[in-house]
Parts: sequence; C-alpha cells; structure tokens
Amino acid sequence: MESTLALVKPHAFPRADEILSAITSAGFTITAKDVLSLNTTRAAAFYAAHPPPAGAGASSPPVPVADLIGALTAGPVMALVVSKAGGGVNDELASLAGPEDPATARTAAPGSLRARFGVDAAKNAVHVVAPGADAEAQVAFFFPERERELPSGAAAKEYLMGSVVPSLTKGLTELCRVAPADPLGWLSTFLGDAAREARGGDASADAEAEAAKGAEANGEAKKDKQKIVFVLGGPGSGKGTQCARLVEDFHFDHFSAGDLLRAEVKSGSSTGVEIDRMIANGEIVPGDITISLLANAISSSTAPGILIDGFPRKLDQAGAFEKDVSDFAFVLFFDCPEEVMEERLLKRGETSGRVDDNAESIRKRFDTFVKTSMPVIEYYEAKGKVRRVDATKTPDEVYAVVKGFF
Ligand SMILES: Nc1ncnc2c1ncn2[C@@H]1O[C@H](COP(=O)(O)OP(=O)(O)OP(=O)(O)O)[C@@H](O)[C@H]1O
Ligand SMILES: O=c1ccn([C@@H]2O[C@H](COP(=O)(O)O)[C@@H](O)[C@H]2O)c(=O)[nH]1
Repeated sequence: MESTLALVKPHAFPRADEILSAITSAGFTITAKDVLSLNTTRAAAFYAAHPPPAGAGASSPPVPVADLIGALTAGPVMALVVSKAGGGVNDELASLAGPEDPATARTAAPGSLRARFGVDAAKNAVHVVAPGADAEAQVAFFFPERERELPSGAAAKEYLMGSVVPSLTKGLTELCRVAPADPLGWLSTFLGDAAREARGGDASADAEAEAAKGAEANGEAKKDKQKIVFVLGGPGSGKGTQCARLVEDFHFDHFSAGDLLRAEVKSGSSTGVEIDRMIANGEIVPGDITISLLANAISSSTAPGILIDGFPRKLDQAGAFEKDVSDFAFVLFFDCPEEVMEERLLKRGETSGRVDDNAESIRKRFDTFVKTSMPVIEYYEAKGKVRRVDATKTPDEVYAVVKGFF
C-alpha cells in the first residue's frame, strides 16, 4: 500500500465530510487523520521544506507563498494520510484534486475536488503532494510518529533476512523472557552488543582501528588487558566497602562514579552546580559527563584490574561505555533490600556530609535505582555476566563470597 498526504484547508473544513467521501469513493483509503491548527511559523516551515510546484502543473502565475500560508492558517486543517494498493497514489490523488486554480478546474475537471470546493488559487480546498515530490517526507511532517511500512521488494527482504532479522529475532525472544522495565533501551543495548560480536570474528583490525580512533579522539586507550568489573547495587548496599577490601587484597584500582562526580562538584566547574542538584535529587547525571570522568581516570591506571563502582546506572550508558571506552569482565551485584540499605544510609548520613544521605534523597535514589538501574543488571544477567552476592550479611561474610569471584 502506497501513501501520500492531503490537507483539507480551513475554508473547506466545514465540507470535510464531503471531501473525505469523494476521496474514499475514488478507491482510496484514509489510513490516518488529524485535525490541527497551524500557526504562521509552522505553515512557513512546511512550505519551506516542501515548496509549491513551479513549472509543469503549477498554476500560472504562481501563487505567492504568503497567500498559501494565509490560507492554511485561517482555521482548522484536516491532515490525512491517503493510501491505495499498487503504485501511483500521488498522481491519482493529484488528479482527483484537479488543477491548482479552481477557476481552471471548473472548466478542465468539473468533478475534481478543487472545482467543487475551491475558492481561489490559495483557498483551493486541498493541498496534495505534487507529482514527483517527496510524499513520505510530507506525511512525516504531519504524522511524525506514524509507523511506516517496510519496503517489500526482494532485495529489501534479502538484505533484512541476511543482516538484521536473525539478531532482531534473538533480541526480541530474549526481551520477552526478561521483560525489562525499559524494553527499548534494553533492546538497543542488546543489538549494539550483537553488532560488536558480529564484527568481532573477523575484524580484529577494525577493532584495533576503532580503539586507536577512540584513543586519538579522547586521549584514552581501551583497557583491553586489564580486567574491568562493574560494581553495582542499590544505594548503601556496600559497594564502596567491598571495593576497599578488593583493592587491599588484589591491588586493583577503584573508581567510584559517584566520587568522581562529587569531586567535579567540589572543583567548582561550570557543570558542578547542576551535578550537585541531580545528586541531591537522586537523578542520573548525563552519561557523557560520567563516562568522560571515568575514561580519564582509568586511562592512567596500570593496576591489574579496575573496579568501576556505581556505574553504569542506565542501559544506554552501559552501551556507550562498552563502545567508546572498554569491554568489561563481569558485573559484581550487591543484592540488598531497601529497608537494610535505608538503615545503613541514614546511619552513614550522620557523618558523611553527603547531600543525598537524607530520607528524602534516599527515597528518590531507591526509585531511580529500581526504574533505571535494575534494567542494567537484568540485561547483563540474561547474558550470564552478573555475579550476585547477598549483601545483607556482615562485611566479612559478604567479602568471603566476593573474593571468590576474583
Ligand atoms: N555488610 C554490611 N553490613 C552493615 N553495614 C554495612 C555493610 N556494608 C557496608 N555497610 C555500611 O553501610 C554504609 C553504606 O556502605 P557503602 O558506602 O559501602 O555503600 P555503597 O553501596 O557504596 O553506597 P553508595 O551507593 O551510596 O555510595 C556504610 O556506612 C558502610 O559502613
Ligand atoms: O554513574 C553514575 C554514578 C552516580 N551518579 C549520581 O551520583 C549519585 C551518588 O552515587 P553513589 O554511587 O551513591 O556515590 C547518584 O545517586 C547519582 O545521582 C550518576 O548520576 N551516575
């Protein structure tokens, strides 16, 4: 089914029912309909992106765009997606609309929409897409969310079947099994990983080139030889406490994303004030800020392993880190109920001086953790990359399990 756009102009709006009926009687289907009013800026943007036709088929002399804008902004407009099986929907609808000037239409095509409902060359009842113009773009201007049909040609099918469908099917199957709270974010990370894996087999040169490119662009090198572990868990689950022990025993470097952000606040940088506000509200700071702080920190590390504490807190940040900075070995996840974490944080708040160790911020941090950060853990769990630890036990008991993973 091919589709195009039609607009019932304001002066003809009271007769929209008759116009719709003429369109459907001619064998077209209306597949989307919206009533809207356009201001001058939006109408001007439409005609700037899709100039009225000049040359063959255009009215003579051309209608000033200001008059077209005036006609389109005079009242309600009905926007239609008009569809028909087979090709040529545009030309067929243009023919049903008739010549641009209703005066001409009344003699040359008396049954046409413009002959029947038009007033003059600007108030000519309907806007239709001129032959040869980009119907899809005009439809998208008024219906940006509309789902498009997949191209149906054999070449398109072969391309999709070979390059996309196998990974997409795998991703959708896994998505249904895991049912994460943020399905699109989850799927996008899954597909990013699948693309990297697909390239990985025969593309060590590519990977090296990409790493070199990233290193050149960011002044950072991918940490291919060091074991990088993401340390995740709810606020107060004990990530920092356990990382300190691992550093002592294994001489790893420990980079806490939260600490790096708090240092940025302290440095008095221009973004510091906004970061401080976000931390107090338990919000997640934009990934490019956190990732660049982390990339900078780990670029000078020579330790045998790197613990990245409290990051990634969002799926897209996980994907971006893997793409731009480094792969990682696994996620160490501290599993702890909110009541336990709340008690620990309120106690820590008595001395920590942190803007977010208070009852109100803690509630917001828990909320963000459940909604935004748990999907990261669920995602990597489905891929077998999570090492889960019961974090309710004493620090010694927790550590006994933790060190077994290294
Ligand atoms: N297993 C444990 N049992 C009891 N208290 C603990 C345990 N582990 C850590 N704590 C205490 O709980 C508080 C929070 O611990 P910690 O700072 O390590 O958590 P975190 O996960 O890094 O927190 P955040 O994400 O807020 O930075 C600290 O005061 C710490 O001493
Ligand atoms: O990747 C990250 C890590 C942290 N934040 C913000 O910092 C606070 C505190 O983090 P802790 O790990 O508890 O020290 C967190 O609530 C976020 O607001 C972040 O945005 N991104």
